[in-house]
Amino acid sequence: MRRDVPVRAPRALPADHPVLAPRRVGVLLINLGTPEGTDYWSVRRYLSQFLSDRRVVELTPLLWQPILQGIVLSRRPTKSGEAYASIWDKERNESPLRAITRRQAEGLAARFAEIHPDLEVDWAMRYGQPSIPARLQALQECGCERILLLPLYPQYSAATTATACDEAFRWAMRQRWQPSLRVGAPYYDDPRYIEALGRSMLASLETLAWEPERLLVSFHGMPRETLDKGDPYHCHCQKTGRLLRDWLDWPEERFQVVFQSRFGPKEWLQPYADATVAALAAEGVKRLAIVSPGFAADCLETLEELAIGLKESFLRGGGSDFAYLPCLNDSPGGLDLLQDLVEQELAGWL
Ligand SMILES: C=CC1=C(C)c2cc3[nH]c(cc4nc(cc5[nH]c(cc1n2)c(C)c5CCC(=O)O)C(CCC(=O)O)=C4C)c(C)c3C=C
Ligand SMILES: [Fe+2]
Ligand SMILES: [Fe+2]
Repeated sequence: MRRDVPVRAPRALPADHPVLAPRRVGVLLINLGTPEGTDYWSVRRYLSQFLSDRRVVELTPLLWQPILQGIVLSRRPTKSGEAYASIWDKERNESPLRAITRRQAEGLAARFAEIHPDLEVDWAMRYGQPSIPARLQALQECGCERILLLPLYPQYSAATTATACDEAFRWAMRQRWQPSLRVGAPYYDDPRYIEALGRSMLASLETLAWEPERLLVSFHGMPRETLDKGDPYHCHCQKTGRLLRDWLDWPEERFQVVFQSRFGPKEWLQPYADATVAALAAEGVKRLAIVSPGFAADCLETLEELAIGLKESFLRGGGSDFAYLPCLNDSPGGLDLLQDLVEQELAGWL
C-alpha cells in the first residue's frame, strides 16, 4: 500500500550553494566504436585502442603489445582502411556504424520527447569517439542522477558488453557524486527482438525475385577458448538462431548458424562463415541469404565482409544469387524494440 508522504515546499538554496540542474534520467546507448577516418593513422589509433583492451585480446601485454604495435599495426590499418573506404559516408565523413548509432539515439529521443520529457538519450562508443566517459559526464552535467547503460549487443560477451560496462564504471570511480547506474540485460532471447528480426527479414526476403535455398545466420566470432572459460556468447548466439528459425518456421536442413570475422591464428567459434559459404557453393547451392542478428547496426563486418566480400566469394564459387539481409538499425521496428527495452529497463525510474 502506498504511504502518504507529506509534501514539503521546496526550500530556497543558500546563495553560495553550487547550482544544481533539474533532476533527469539518462539513457546511454553504447556500441563498439569505429575510426575517425579511413587513413592509416586514424585506423591505427582506433585499432590500437581496441586491440589493447585486455577483454578483447586476453594475452599478457608483455607478450601482446610488441606483436600488436610491431606487426599487427604495421599492416592491418592499411587493409582495414581500404575496407572502411568501401562503405564510408564521404559526405559526412563517418562510418555507417557511427551514423546509424547516432540515428538510433535521435530516433529514441524524438519518441520519448513527449511521453517522458525528463529522459535524456545519448550515445557513445567503447573505442574512439564519442567516448563513454565524455557522454556520461555530459549526462551528469545536465542533471541525470540515474543513468541506464544500454550496450547494443543482444548476445553478451566479455569482449563487448563487459568492456563497455568496465569503461562506464571506471568513469564512475572518479566521481564524488556518482549517478545511480543500471545496465540493460542482453536481449538475445527476448520475443520482441526475435519478432522484430523475423519481420525485418521477411520484408527483405519479399523484395527478392528468388527464394533462398539456404539461410545463414552469421554472428561475429570469438576465440573458441572464451567458450571454455565460461563466456555465454556462443550459447546466446545459438539460442537466437534457434528462436529465429522457429519464428520463421524455416526448415532445419536449410538453415545454419555460422561465425564470421575471425582474427588471429587461434581457433575461433565454428563453423566459420567463409568456409561454410565456400562449401555450399561447391556443393551446388545457388541461392543464399545471410543475416547477422548480433549487430544492432550495420557496420564494416556486415556491409563489407558479408554484403561485399562473402557475396563475391559465393558468386566466384558458382552461386548465382546472394542476399544480405540488413540489421534492424533505426528502422521503425528497430526503434520499437529499443524503445521497449529502454522502457522495460527503466521500470520504477520514470
Ligand atoms: C557484435 C559483437 C562483436 C564481438 C563479439 C566482437 C569480438 C571481437 N572483435 C575482434 C576484432 C575486430 N573486430 C572489428 C570490428 C568490429 N567488431 C564488432 C563487433 C564485435 N566484435 C563490430 C560492430 C565491428 C565493426 C566496427 C565498425 O567500425 O564498423 C575489428 C576492426 C576491423 C578490422 O580491422 O577487421 C577487429 C580487429 C576481436 C579480436 C574480438 C573478440 C575477441
Ligand atoms: Fe569485432
Ligand atoms: Fe572483419
